[in-house]
Parts: sequence; C-alpha cells; structure tokens
Amino acid sequence: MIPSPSADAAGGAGGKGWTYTYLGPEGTFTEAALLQVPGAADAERIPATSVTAALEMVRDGRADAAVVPIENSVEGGVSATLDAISAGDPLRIRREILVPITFVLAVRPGLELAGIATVSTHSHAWAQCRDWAEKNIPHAEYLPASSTAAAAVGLQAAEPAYDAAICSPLVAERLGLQVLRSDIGDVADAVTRFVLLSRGGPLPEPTGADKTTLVVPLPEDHPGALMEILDQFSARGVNLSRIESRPTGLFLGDYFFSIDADGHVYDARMADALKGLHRISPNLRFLGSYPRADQREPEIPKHTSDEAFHAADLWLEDLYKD
Ligand SMILES: O=C(O)C(=O)Cc1ccccc1
Repeated sequence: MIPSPSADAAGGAGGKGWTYTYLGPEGTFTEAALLQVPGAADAERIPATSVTAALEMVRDGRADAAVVPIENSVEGGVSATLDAISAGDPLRIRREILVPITFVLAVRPGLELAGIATVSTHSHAWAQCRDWAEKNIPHAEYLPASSTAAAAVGLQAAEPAYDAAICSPLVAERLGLQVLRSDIGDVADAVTRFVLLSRGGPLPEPTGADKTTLVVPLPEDHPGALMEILDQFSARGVNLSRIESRPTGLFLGDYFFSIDADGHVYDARMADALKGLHRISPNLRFLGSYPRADQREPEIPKHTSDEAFHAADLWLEDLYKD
C-alpha cells in the first residue's frame, strides 16, 4: 500500500460544525441517507431543490458537504448526479451510503385508485413503480417532481396540482397524508446508493474494502480506446462495479465513462491502473477513494498485490544499477 498522508479520524467524511446540504425538502430518501452520516443529525442541514443546486452550495462554500443519490439497484446511475460531478469545479466523494427504498401511494383525501388522473414523484421513484402503476392506475398521467418529498408536500396544497404522490412511508406519515397503497415498488429489496461530496481535504484512509470513482473522457480519434481503458483495470486485477457512458453535451458523439472500481488509490494496483488511464485519457477526473458501505473486501490475486508491485519496482531499480 502506498503510504498515505494523515487523514482526520473520519477520513474527511464529515466533521464537527459542518454544514450539510442534500436533495430536499425534508423527508427525501436523500435526507435519510444524510442522517446515517455520523454527526449529521445534530449538524446544520440545508435542503436543496436539485442535485445541481446542492453541489453548487458546496462548490461556492455555502455548505461543507452534500449528499446526493448516485445509483440505484433498479434504474442504475442517476444521470443528474453523474453529469454534475463530471464537470465544473472538482468535488471529492468522501463516503457512500446505502438506503433500502420502499414506496407508498399517497392520495388526496377520499380518492380511490380509479379516481387518480395524475400522479407525481421523482423520476427514479416513478421508474421503480412503473409496473405497479401500469397495472393499478393505467389511466394516470405522470407529472415529474424534483423529489419524492416535494411531490408529497404538493399534495398538502389547498388545491393540489395532482391527485397522488409516490413517496416514502415516513414522509407520508409525517405530513399526515392518506396512504392508499403501501410497498408499491416493482422490486422488493431495492437499494439506492448515495454519496457524500466535499470540496477537498485528505483522502479517507484505505480500509481494504474501498471504492474509487472516476470520470474518463473517451479520447477522440483513438480506435480501440474503450478496450484499452478496460484493459488498464483488467491487467492489474481491478474489478469494476459500475461503468456507464454519458454524453458530455458538447457535441454529438462526445462521451465520458463514469466508473466505480474496487480498491483505493493508495493500493498499488489501482495507482498503476490510474497511471495507465492517464496516458490514454489525460483529462480523466479522480472523484475519490472511500470505504465501501457493504464493507465487502475484494479477493486480490497474488500477482496484483501491493507486495508484487513493490517487488517489481525493486527488481527494476536493481536492474538499473547494473
Ligand atoms: O426523491 C427522493 O426522495 C430522493 O432522495 C431521490 C430518490 C428518488 C427515488 C429513489 C431514491 C432516491
């Protein structure tokens, strides 16, 4: 393992007196994720109206850290987050948080399923309840909301703009909404992964069960670039847990890869893979190395262990002396 500079006890993953922001309003799944961060329950928490707004608050110093959704087990990556962290002033992922997700259907008082003409929620919640909705409220029009909790709050208006909201059981209860159906998600045991991002600071210490997140622009006019990018990981025994391509938005056909890889940048195999990636795609962005929430340690083949890399370095040094 490459020696690390000293990090604070929490590995820069939060601190006393920190101000946190998150995709709000109160009652979102994102707030539930933030409340898992040690100390956050007693800290100042500022709800933001969008992922972009939350990240801007961190970038311009109004908040020390933000929690945003990045991936869920049913729908995959959260594009708004992947795009917002791939460009602009760089941010660092300090930790990941997993939240099991269950949805309820809250309605305007007195309504039955047949009377629901419009339903609102966050696009990722809608995607996770689509089959249920097709079977149970096939006539209902979907109106996107900035979050599940925002949709729930909207139902409290004197004249709500829609008939039903899909939200968490907790926020429905807190707001005193009428819940018509519970557990309406299409997949039992759905989990969403959230990340805590801050501006900079020390890297969290390696734990042996870590993840590294990268943004790798696909180089132009480089046949076989994707194969070469993947080869940097495979040749060093680094497992990938997520890889998605996203358009940069600059021009048609311009893409970047958003990648999660098992391991810490202080692991020799990961450091070596990043050097290889830098040669292929010099504008790659390192978004952080941080502990895996599930604490699952990867199996490291002997020839890609830190010791094997160290022995190879010594061998080469020796060879130069001859
Ligand atoms: O809208 C919310 O409550 C969020 O936190 C975003 C979201 C939406 C659906 C599943 C997980 C997270």
